[in-house]
Amino acid sequence: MAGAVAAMDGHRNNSNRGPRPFPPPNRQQHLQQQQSRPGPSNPQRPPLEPVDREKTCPLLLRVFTKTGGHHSGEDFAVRGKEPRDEVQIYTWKDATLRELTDLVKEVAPEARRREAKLSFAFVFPDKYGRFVVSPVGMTHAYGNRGKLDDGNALGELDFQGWISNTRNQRFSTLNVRSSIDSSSRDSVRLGILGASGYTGCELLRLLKNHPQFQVSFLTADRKAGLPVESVFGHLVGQEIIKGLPEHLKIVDLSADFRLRNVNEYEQWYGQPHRAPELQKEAVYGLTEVIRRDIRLARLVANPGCYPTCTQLPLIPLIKAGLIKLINIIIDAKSAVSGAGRGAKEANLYCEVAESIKAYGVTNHRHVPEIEQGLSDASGSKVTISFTPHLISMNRGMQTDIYVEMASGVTVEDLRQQLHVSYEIDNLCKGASGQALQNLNLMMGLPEHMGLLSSPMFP
Ligand SMILES: NC(=O)C1=CN([C@@H]2O[C@H](COP(=O)(O)OP(=O)(O)OC[C@H]3O[C@@H](n4cnc5c(N)ncnc54)[C@H](OP(=O)(O)O)[C@@H]3O)[C@@H](O)[C@H]2O)C=CC1
Ligand SMILES: CC(=O)N[C@@H](CCC(=O)OP(=O)(O)O)C(=O)O
Repeated sequence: MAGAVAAMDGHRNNSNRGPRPFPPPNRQQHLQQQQSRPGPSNPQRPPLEPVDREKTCPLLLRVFTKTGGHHSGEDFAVRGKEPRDEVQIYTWKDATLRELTDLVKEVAPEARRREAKLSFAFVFPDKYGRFVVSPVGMTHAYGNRGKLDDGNALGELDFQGWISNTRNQRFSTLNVRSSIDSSSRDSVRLGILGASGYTGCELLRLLKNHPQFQVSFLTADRKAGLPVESVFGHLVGQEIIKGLPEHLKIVDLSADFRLRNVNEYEQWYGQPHRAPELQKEAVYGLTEVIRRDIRLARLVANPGCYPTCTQLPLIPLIKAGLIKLINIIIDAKSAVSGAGRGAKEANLYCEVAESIKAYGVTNHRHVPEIEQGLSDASGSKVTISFTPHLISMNRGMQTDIYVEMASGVTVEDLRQQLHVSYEIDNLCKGASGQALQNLNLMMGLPEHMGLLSSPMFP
């Protein structure tokens, strides 16, 4: 968990949630600050390497403020029920307590009092999973009362160390693997979270030849090989996205923002939605169906692979009134890469080679997503029968859909309606290709820019 608490003298009633971007100073100024800073608190430790803030992805720090003392570890015991007075700050591990003090002062009136003294502590789970609050230093609100621990940086205070302790505990960590500076000033800089997975890899492949987009940073977890410069500790995807600066345009490949109804999300995904307010803003990114809204969107929820290959053929037929809205049966098959790159027993060679097997029968989480889209198209509630299967292929999918035609409609009518043929696979149109198609629209670029390369074969 990338968290810290700041306790202040005096009273407070301020509540401030939501992310606060912490803009990088220019490099020269930053290096000067580094040089004039007092040495590390622990003389054994080598001095902290200055972070180039223009090229290094920041980490998200959650700061919980309290007047008159620190929170206790128990205040953090229940995920999602952390203390309310929170400010989220983008910063780097060379940020000093002085810098954090000035940021806390911006949001907490008590911290701006002349006499105020701030005490900082890190919050982290111990090896039994119990949260510990460990004081790390003090500052005066105004530096003229004598320096305390003002010059100590997060990285010098073992911030890095305890973050890695959170791995495999309650919170997962997200480590920035590398930082690649964009050389072209004109191009739009992109970051890919989860770049070492299958969809990330496919996005990188597509972006390599895109004339307008330049990849600026990549993140990974186990594959994070270079020094860890950024940690979005404790965060689930919705929180990562909630914490990103507001000027960023985001295409989220996960299912986090696809279902408009957050109760339905909780029911199908078995966990509370962590950013319901953002859900209202998200635009469902089925490009061919909702192009206009995608152009204006800041946050696009990229559809799942099965919902993409099911809705694209059905929606035009529904809108044209060519099929009945009952007894829609979807028999879908996906290649194994649809399950992602992580090792899972169900995806071992021996489990999938030379076989086909149904899974998620009657309860696959794409059902509500598909029903939402079909209901929108028809203007009334549509339900489906959906059975996905895993087949012994690397990439690709096939969906056989059985429908009842409306009275007087012929097969040729359906064929005509579908004269635009869709070529869909799980990774490209079903995920990364559609994400890029959406991003092109969001950036006002031609929809197919970077997507016109020959299809993959085999
Ligand atoms: N595969 C597909 O066909 C489709 C996938 N999707 C969706 O796209 C998203 C990505 O899927 P896919 O690429 O297949 O998944 P993969 O399992 O192949 O990759 C997951 C990526 O996320 C990183 N990661 C995993 N856990 C963490 C963590 N706790 N902190 C930081 N990084 C982490 C992994 O890093 P590392 O490699 O270092 O572990 C890896 O880069 C998912 O939401 C999926 O549901 C949507 C449509 C189709
Ligand atoms: C073969 C396989 O396992 N496929 C995945 C679907 C991939 C996808 O679209 O996942 P999201 O909805 O999570 O983005 C599954 O059935 O769960």
